[in-house]
Amino acid sequence: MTELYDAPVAARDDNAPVIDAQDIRIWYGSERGPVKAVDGVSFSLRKGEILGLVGESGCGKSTIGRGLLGLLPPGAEMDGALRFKGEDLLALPKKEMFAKRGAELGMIFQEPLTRLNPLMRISEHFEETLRTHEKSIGKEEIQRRALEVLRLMGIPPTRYRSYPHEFSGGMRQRLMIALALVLRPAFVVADEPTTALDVLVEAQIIRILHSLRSEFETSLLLITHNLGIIAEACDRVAVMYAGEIVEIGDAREVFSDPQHPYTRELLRSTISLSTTGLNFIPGAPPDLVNPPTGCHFHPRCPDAMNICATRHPVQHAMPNGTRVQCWAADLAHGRAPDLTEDDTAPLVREEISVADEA
Ligand SMILES: Nc1ncnc2c1ncn2[C@@H]1O[C@H](COP(=O)(O)OP(=O)(O)OP(=O)(O)O)[C@@H](O)[C@H]1O
Ligand code: NI
Repeated sequence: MTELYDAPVAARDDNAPVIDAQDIRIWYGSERGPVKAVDGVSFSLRKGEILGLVGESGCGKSTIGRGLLGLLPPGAEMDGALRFKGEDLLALPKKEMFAKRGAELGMIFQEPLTRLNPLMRISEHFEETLRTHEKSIGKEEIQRRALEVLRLMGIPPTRYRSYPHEFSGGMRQRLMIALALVLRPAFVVADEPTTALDVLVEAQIIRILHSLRSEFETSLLLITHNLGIIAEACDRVAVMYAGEIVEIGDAREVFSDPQHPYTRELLRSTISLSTTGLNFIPGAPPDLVNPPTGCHFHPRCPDAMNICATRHPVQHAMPNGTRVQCWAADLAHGRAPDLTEDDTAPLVREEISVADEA
């Protein structure tokens, strides 16, 4: 019975996923031992699909985004299975991964890594970018494609022959995005585009994301703290906590009927704080060198049971189609038939709360 619910989404789908990540683990070396920044994450993305990735600071969002594109810093290690259009990216030699990254895999960074050359006109930047990957492309075609992405980013065509210094900071950032998109990558990771694009209003970003999908059929992993943008722009959403995806599914379902207590806390904290951040859930995320036993969230969870402190929950499909890694959700939906009465008794915590001490 469980097999039916747990069949991977891709297996039920006619069109194969563009990106298929299975059991991805990424860790950084540190003096205290490996920092398990991503600990067994799986998801897939179909053509034109937008998956939002949310979670508190330090939960591993940027690490997964960089890992998918082969852009981890030295000292980071990664394993698992990562397929791009069916091809195993982790098995590719570094050089081929690099070529693929430029043409088919794109990243929109918090801080752009590439710099604009002050001596080159905008038009020349587009020529250089396009010719690196499409050697025989003509000047007219370059201009046509450049103007198309410039329009998408709200930059007037009259600026095509300008120099970078003639642009404002915000415009330069949009230009960087236009340069990334002109190659029409099949898969793009956008890491906090809102902070980089603070000059753009939310509605404008959402419009850009939608045209990305409709004009280029780009699949997008969108990392942001802004749940408003996720709700407006994403098909699906994945909620990350301490290196794991604790809930993933249709964005409307996750927002209207969250199953994981962490998702509920996240939504609640965001509603009360609006746009100022997500760090107001009581307690702090765990140390990723020594994460808590059982469920990583149990020390902060309002619904924690005894089992949560000892046994790690497994991701299960819920009746609304979302996938959730939580004993309480399992119990509520008959996904954990073998739990005893002691397992499901509310967890008695040892810590004394601040209020008690005072
Ligand atoms: N180069 C590195 N070396 C060692 N540890 C790192 C490195 N980069 C990130 N980490 C650690 O890995 C964990 C995940 O970091 P990551 O940047 O992926 O989180 P994030 O969810 O993107 O956070 P934010 O929302 O603040 O951007 C954190 O504990 C962080 O301290
Ligand atoms: Ni990040």
